[in-house]
Amino acid sequence: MVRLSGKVIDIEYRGLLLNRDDARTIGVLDGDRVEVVNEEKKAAAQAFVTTTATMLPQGTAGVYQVTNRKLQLDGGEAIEVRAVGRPASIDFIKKKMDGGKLSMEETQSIVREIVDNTLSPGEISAYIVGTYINGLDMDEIEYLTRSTVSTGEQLSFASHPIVDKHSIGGVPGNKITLLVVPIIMAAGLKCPKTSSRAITGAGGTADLMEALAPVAFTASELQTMTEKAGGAIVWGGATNIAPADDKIILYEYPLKIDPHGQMLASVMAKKFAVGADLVVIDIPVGRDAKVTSIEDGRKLARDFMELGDRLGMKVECALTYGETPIGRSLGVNLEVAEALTILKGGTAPDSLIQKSAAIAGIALEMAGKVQAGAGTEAALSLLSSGKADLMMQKIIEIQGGDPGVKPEDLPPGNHSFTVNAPETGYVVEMNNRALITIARAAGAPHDHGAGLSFHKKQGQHVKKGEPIFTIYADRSWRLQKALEEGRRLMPIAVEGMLIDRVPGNRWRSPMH
Ligand SMILES: O=P(O)(O)OC[C@H]1O[C@H](OP(=O)(O)O)[C@H](O)[C@@H]1O
Ligand SMILES: Nc1ccnc(=O)[nH]1
Repeated sequence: MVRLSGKVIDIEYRGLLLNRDDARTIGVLDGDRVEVVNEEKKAAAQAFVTTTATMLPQGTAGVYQVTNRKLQLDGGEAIEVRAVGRPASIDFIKKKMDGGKLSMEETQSIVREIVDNTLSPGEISAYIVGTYINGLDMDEIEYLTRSTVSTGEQLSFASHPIVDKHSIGGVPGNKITLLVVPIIMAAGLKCPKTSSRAITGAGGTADLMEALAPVAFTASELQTMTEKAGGAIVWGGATNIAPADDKIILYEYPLKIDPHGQMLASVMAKKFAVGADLVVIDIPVGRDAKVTSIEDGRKLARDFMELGDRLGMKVECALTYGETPIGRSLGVNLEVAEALTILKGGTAPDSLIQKSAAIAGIALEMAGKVQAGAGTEAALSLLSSGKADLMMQKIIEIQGGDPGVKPEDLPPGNHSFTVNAPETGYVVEMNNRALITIARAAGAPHDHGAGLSFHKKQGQHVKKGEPIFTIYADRSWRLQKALEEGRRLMPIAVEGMLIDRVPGNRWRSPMH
């Protein structure tokens, strides 16, 4: 153990910054692991070694904010630092990379070491890629789900049922949670919804909800809000419910991957931890979606139901149309404005209303609020009567936003470019992945004004020169980037009905 003076570095990062001479005394190189002790508080951390002694003189160690949450230093206290060996879970990660089956204990060790920041970003990525390449069987998925739950906090409600929904994602513009949760609540059911930020897309539900109200709450705040208002829509990453999940998603996002077993555990751990009894899962199926065939969708649905059985939750799945974006927009403000327009009874695209009502309807039927087969109609009437809108206002208010917010308060970015049809014909293809890439290039989900708005959708007729879609951005250089991606990817194809014109002999007037 080497005693050093702890200096708090006000940067939201994890690790311990060491002077080169102290690192030598402790016996660590840049990137090695250390244990840091402040009286009875301990943290595992990665050591970073600096040679700039003026910034960090010998005898002082810099503690980044994430690590300091465990140590709770004010600055200047004496800390003890010692080198520690390689974490146990690296061998288990290697086992998964080699195609082995992980036990409950091995999975628990990996998850625990992800949560307490023992594993480095590279090691977490290796684990995710190992599960991406070699898969997880149902036992391993159950272990991962249980480990994700047990390393976080859980809610416990006095009254039941607790109803929840989740989409596996993978289809752009899928803002249905902003409609489904208020509909479920309007039927008198409790729904403590936690969502992730974007994983493979350009805006997850947590990103969207953040345009309306804060989304970072603790588990007990989520419980209280649900008891008072009937529900809430919060970011799972801030709740300490399933904390491993958000740390894993962080490394999936840049790779745009969501491995099958990770996805099941990510979704179901959050449902289990909030105490859900009844769960509806939306599985979009489409060429560019996470699930590409109905058959694979059915298999995934069976996996969700089996995992639900093992955990004691009743799960129903809906295979939904995932070939084209849902509704007419993509990106934070555009999507939120679209959802609010529907809640407030404005005209809106059918696909979004129908999908939201169908998913909410399944929840109402499962909870016995309506008879089997009557769910969609009941959901539609809770929407058109304005009852769902009142519930959305309640959610926004209890989370600290302005319940009087209107769609116009969520404008798209100031920089825009409209793409017109090069030919007269039908919109024959919308490439979801390309649309997401363009929206991300425009700044979504970070820039709330960034995104795409569709004037035409697949199957519709468009005349040459008519607008097909508009790209919006908050910054002009972002718009340029999005346009470059647009030119490269050509995300929407328009084709005339004419496949080929076969010229005959030239007609000559008999007069000549
Ligand atoms: O970025 P991709 O992978 O498309 O999807 C991620 C989104 O899907 C789920 O939606 P919800 O919370 O059920 O609305 C997640 O929570 C997240 O918001
Ligand atoms: N992997 C995931 C997919 C969709 N939603 C989640 O929360 N997690």
